[in-house]
Amino acid sequence: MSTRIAFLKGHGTENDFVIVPDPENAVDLPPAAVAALCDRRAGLGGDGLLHVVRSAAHPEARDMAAEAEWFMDYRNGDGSVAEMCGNGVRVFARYLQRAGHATEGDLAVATRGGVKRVHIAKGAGDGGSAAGDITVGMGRALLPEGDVEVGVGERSWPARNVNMGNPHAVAFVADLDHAGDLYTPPSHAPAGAYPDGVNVEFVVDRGPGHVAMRVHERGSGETRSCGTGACAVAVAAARRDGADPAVTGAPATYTVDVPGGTLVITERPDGEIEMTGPAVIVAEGEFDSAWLEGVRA
Ligand SMILES: N[C@@H](CCC[C@H](N)C(=O)O)C(=O)O
Repeated sequence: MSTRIAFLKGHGTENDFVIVPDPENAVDLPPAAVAALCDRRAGLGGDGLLHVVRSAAHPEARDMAAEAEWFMDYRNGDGSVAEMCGNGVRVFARYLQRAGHATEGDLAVATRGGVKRVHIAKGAGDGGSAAGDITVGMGRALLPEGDVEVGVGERSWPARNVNMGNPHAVAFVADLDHAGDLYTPPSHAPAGAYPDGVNVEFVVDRGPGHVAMRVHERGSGETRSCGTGACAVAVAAARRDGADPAVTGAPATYTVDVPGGTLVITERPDGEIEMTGPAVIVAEGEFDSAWLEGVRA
């Protein structure tokens, strides 16, 4: 018997997500179903999917349940699983606020990258769909040793390997257009540097503490924003600029323009990184479980 499955659509700086609230983890979402839901022509459309599950009801999150009631079961648009999504966790928090599971202020969210601390700023009062920025404690960046290089067509650039829970290669370029159309993933070298694939950021300077980026995301293609990517870019820029907070003892703040908006990233002397930006719910509806069954078949 077919049933109706609730969904919402939301975005953070135009990194957009299908949101599937499923507190008891009752909706089966194999990779093909996620890819079908994220399909922009035959599905609902999104760079990724946020499966909203109570931590206690998900085998990957049970041990975080005492600290964080809700688990962000994040999937890329192609159905693959990723460790973390920085824009996703803000949109996830916005959904919890709208659904009455959270209020303005502090909140803990379980992710595959561990428990993230979120702060929902006081907004103008639009029912919790878009008001006020959301700040996420993104944890510390890891900077694996070793040179990496990324390439598009005939061009290649040295890149910084930055891990924000998920893998990134950050390349400073002369012109964002040099990254081309990004319809296919940029190449990277050495071949073994990213055994699980990589998100690639192309960065230009806009001014002191101010950069702009484009990104090709593992599992999603070029997107209009990537939160973990913006953090990786801010860390790479701070190291390049001699502004490593662990060395200077002062926080480093970068404004990161993405095609879909602006994120503000601060790295503290203890290495903890905070990201602030908008999160918006734009629609909600239902789809028929029979459609999803057809996709799985
Ligand atoms: N857009 C996200 C990152 C999503 C995961 C990424 N595609 C990966 O596979 O690592 C963000 O905002 O961080």
